[in-house]
Amino acid sequence: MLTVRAPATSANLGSGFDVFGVALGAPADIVRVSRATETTITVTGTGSEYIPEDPAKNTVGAVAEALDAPAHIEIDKGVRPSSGLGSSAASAAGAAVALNELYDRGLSRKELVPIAAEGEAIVSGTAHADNVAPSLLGGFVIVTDDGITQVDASLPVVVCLPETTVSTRDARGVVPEQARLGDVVDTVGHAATLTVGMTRNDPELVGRGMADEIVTPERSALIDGYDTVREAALESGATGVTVSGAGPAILAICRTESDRGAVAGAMLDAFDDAGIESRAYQTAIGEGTHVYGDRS
Ligand SMILES: Nc1ncnc2c1ncn2[C@@H]1O[C@H](COP(=O)(O)OP(=O)(O)OP(=O)(O)O)[C@@H](O)[C@H]1O
Ligand SMILES: N[C@@H](CCO)C(=O)O
Repeated sequence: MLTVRAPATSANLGSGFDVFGVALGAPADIVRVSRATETTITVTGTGSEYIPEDPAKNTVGAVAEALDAPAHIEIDKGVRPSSGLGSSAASAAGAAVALNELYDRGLSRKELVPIAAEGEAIVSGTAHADNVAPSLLGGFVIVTDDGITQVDASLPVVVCLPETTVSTRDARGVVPEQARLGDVVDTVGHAATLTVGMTRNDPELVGRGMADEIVTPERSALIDGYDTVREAALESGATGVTVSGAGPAILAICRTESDRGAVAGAMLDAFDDAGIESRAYQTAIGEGTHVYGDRS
């Protein structure tokens, strides 16, 4: 048996739709694997009742197949499905790391990215890697067709998750097919600002660089209470606020760890005022999947 902890992630960061992602310190999935002649899956934890145990329908089943590594895979979900926190990707990244170790496949974390992304294709229709890559590598990750660039960024953040769900498939349906050149120019500037901010761990640059007028306005309309929650976080000291992944989680960048309490409280209160229950994670951009159980 081998056990790993695979972190939640926040994709897009506003200006980097389908390109940027960060690993979060919390929440996380715990994935345990043991060798078997055919793959079986059990799922416990948050939202497990909505997650199929059929290997053909669970992201980890595709990973086991891609690595030719049949196993019994136990997933203890800490990342709620359809949250915008890369729930399906956390399991896929965890399974990729665990099975790579269990079967001595010898692949690097970067080489595991396309394998873990196979799992994402099962749930969202495309093998996008902007969640699996940061869950595998940690920090801030830029995913393009040409490859993956990773920076060990570390910044305090708050992620507020309402008790509502948005499926990635639905949220991809509202993304505009075309954009005005002026908006594209602004977004390139914001994405560049954010990237420099990540290399400097500068919350002002990262917060400013999350602005986006192309995808985020359409996505945020799917999240009840978004505008008031965003406003409340900014008034409480967040440097930037945007939709996390496909939503409904909302990501706020903070200047210091001690700012997180006020930002989290303001976001929770604003959701509460809108009649929506929510929970807040006071966390940070953090490390990737961690192996912490030896083979036994
Ligand atoms: N191991 C898994 N963990 C979580 N969800 C899974 C898993 N395998 C399959 N699924 C399915 O994936 C869907 C959730 O994935 P989805 O991409 O919509 O949300 P997400 O992973 O939380 O968020 P996002 O990609 O927006 O950050 C659910 O329908 C769920 O049943
Ligand atoms: N980039 C993807 C990530 C989904 O978490 C999207 O926003 O649709």
